[in-house]
Amino acid sequence: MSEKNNLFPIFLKAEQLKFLLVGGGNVALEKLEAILRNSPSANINIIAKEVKRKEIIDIVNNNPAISLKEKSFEPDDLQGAEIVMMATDSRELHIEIRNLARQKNLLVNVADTPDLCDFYLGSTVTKGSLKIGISTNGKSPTLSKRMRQYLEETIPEDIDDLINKLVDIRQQLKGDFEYKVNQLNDITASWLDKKKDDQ
Ligand SMILES: C[C@@]1(CC(=O)O)c2cc3[nH]c(cc4nc(cc5[nH]c(cc(n2)[C@H]1CCC(=O)O)[C@@](C)(CC(=O)O)[C@@H]5CCC(=O)O)C(CC(=O)O)=C4CCC(=O)O)c(CCC(=O)O)c3CC(=O)O
Ligand SMILES: NC(=O)C1=CN([C@@H]2O[C@H](COP(=O)(O)OP(=O)(O)OC[C@H]3O[C@@H](n4cnc5c(N)ncnc54)[C@H](O)[C@@H]3O)[C@@H](O)[C@H]2O)C=CC1
Repeated sequence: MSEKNNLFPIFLKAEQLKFLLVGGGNVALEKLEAILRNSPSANINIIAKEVKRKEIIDIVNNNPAISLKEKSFEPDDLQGAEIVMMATDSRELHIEIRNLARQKNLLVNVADTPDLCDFYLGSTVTKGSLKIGISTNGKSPTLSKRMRQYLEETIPEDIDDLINKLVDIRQQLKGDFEYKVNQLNDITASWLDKKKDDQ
């Protein structure tokens, strides 16, 4: 019997939240890039005993919403944080921070340690206003990456035009909510039928 993915996906407004990222090495840089790829104005405080990747310094210098303190983690660093991501080379430190963070009801992601995570990062496909998040339940990031590449190639670049057309149509429709829902469903149902005809 195959296992079902029970993770609940949400799309965060990262510029309205305060992220704390602990660590300044390879994995911290990967996490930082993953956040910024999706949310270039994300609000992130970085705490790192020693920054080992100079790209992190460049990112901090070019992003007013990102700050860096080069020092060891202290419990006070959790002050004001809403989401905590850990990417140091110390599992003991990760467990300590996770416990402190959970006492404050903060959500945590711990690099390399799915069992300590409250949430995972996913692969994401973004085309204009459309965003698709991909998860394999933490089992195979490589499959997530390949699915992303497949969808990036398959979904048309002009999908945003389609979304904007629907926004226009929705605004022009006169009638109550139910009428609009029915009309929008009818219009878009024909797109799927057309696809079937093409095959
Ligand atoms: C659980 C999760 C937790 C989290 O990080 O949130 C996690 C955990 C781990 N990753 C590991 C390794 C790799 N991670 C990647 C890549 C990505 N990893 C991402 C997410 C996640 N990784 C979460 C689950 C996502 C899901 O459910 O599918 C992506 C999707 C998003 C992102 O991070 O941006 C991003 C693809 C971005 C893209 O390109 O689209 C590659 C592939 C590559 O780089 O080519 C490898 C090497 C191959 C391999 O080892 O599989 C290891 C083993 C470390 C070790 O043992 O050495 C663990 C720990 C473990 O599994 O125990
Ligand atoms: N490099 C990679 O792609 C992979 C790494 N890993 C594992 O992930 C972990 C992290 O890897 P890397 O980022 O490559 O390590 P790294 O050595 O490049 O970075 C670790 C960072 O944590 C910081 N740090 C350590 N103690 C700290 C403290 N008390 N307070 C604040 N910052 C502290 C260090 O100063 C450094 O910036 C390691 O356990 C590694 O084995 C696993 C798979 C792949």
